Amino acid sequence: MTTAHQQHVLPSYLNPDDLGPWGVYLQQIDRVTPHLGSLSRWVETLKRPKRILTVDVPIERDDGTISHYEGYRVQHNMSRGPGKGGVRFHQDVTLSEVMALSAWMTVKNAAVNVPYGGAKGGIRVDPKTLSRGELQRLTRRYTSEISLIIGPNKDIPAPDVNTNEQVMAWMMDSYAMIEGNLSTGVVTGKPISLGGSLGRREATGRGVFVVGREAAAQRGVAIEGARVAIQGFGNVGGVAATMFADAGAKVIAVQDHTGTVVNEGGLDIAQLHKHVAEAGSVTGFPGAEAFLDRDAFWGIESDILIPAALEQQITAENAPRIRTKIILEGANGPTTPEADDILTDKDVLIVPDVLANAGGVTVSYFEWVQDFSSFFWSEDEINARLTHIMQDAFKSVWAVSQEKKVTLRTATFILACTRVLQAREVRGLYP
Ligand SMILES: NC(=O)C1=CN([C@@H]2O[C@H](COP(=O)(O)OP(=O)(O)OC[C@H]3O[C@@H](n4cnc5c(N)ncnc54)[C@H](O)[C@@H]3O)[C@@H](O)[C@H]2O)C=CC1
Ligand SMILES: O=C(O)CCC(=O)C(=O)O
Repeated sequence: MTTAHQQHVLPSYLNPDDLGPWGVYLQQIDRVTPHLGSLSRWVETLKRPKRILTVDVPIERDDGTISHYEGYRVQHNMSRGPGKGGVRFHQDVTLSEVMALSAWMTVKNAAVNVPYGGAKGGIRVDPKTLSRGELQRLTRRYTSEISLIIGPNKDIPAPDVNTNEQVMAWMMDSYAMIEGNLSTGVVTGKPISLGGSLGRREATGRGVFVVGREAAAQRGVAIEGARVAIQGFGNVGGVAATMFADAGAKVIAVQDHTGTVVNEGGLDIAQLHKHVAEAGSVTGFPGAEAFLDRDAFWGIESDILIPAALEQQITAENAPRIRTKIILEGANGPTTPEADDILTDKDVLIVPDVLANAGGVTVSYFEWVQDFSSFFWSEDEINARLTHIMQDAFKSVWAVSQEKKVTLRTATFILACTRVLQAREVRGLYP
């Protein structure tokens, strides 16, 4: 059930009894509002996306039939700069999900102080059911439909679940055909040969590792020998696994969409990457001592747990079984508000998505800056700048959480929403 207040702010296209991820975001905003002082009179602006575009994406299939898919681009808030956020291709994508993801981008971009608003896009499609040609046609048609509102100074898409450098290259090319110029700055996460940035592919996982090191220091957990469990072994989870293993941690469990592999002595992450590249999933990895079903993953004891797959994975049902000291949210929205409370009561330190996974958009910002200046930095420069920004953001959030005696999630929202609403206020309502 929604509160009277939620009903008042609820857009008519949402079901008040099943708000999905957008409902989670609204609860997070309600928690931060009492901490916003006089800026709270602007908070409604964060409860309504600035712009929502729903598009029909028809493609011709290889067999000559026509299929239609539903696509979205949501621009949540652009008070601090152009919209920025990834594009997701997944069969469970909904408008509520894309709205929430766009709002989390607003908070994330402000938390690491990159000059962007928040946006996100998606298509409700299982890309595994499409051939490469079909995927290209889908991407190009979607880009053409959303070209009304994207652009290097308007809104800049990037990769998210099931989209990658190749998809970004097709998006850039489709936009360039419409505009009649190269327009490298219209998307980030591009191939290096097309104005992409060194270090972008690894950036989100690297950022998870950097804030993980800071959180571990606060909690007195040594990374060397720490027991790490990871859900998701894609761009974010796979890179985080490598970085923790390289730093001497033991990655004892990895789960993907097919199942969980466990080795109490530490999985050989380089070998696991090879296996996944060949077999398509972690299942059947010869270096595992045990294979568990999906749910048993949450009962594995660890020092650091990294959800790096999808939203709403840590719930009121499995949170009581979770035995860990630190959770690093590599995924967006992996923890429900109820689970958040249960884990906080158990003294688990949760580094929230809007801080922990901000490394990706930070290096996307570097890519955009490099594209505009046509001057490219070395990987060492990029990694050093990324580390600096992530460490600074963690320290600022930590200070707010200590001062206000709130969780790191609420502290990140306080810091970020203050920046967004200050910008909103000084711009005025009728810019
Ligand atoms: N790629 C990026 O730069 C960023 C991604 N994120 C977030 O990180 C999360 C993961 O994104 P990527 O790694 O890019 O996606 P990806 O598509 O590269 O990998 C997703 C991984 O999750 C696994 N997975 C999917 N469904 C699952 C399920 N039901 N149970 C267990 N595992 C499952 C897949 O098998 C795969 O290993 C998403 O929430 C995304 O929004 C956040 C910031 C930036
Ligand atoms: O790199 C970007 O612009 C956006 C990444 C993203 O979608 C995210 O942080 O969730």
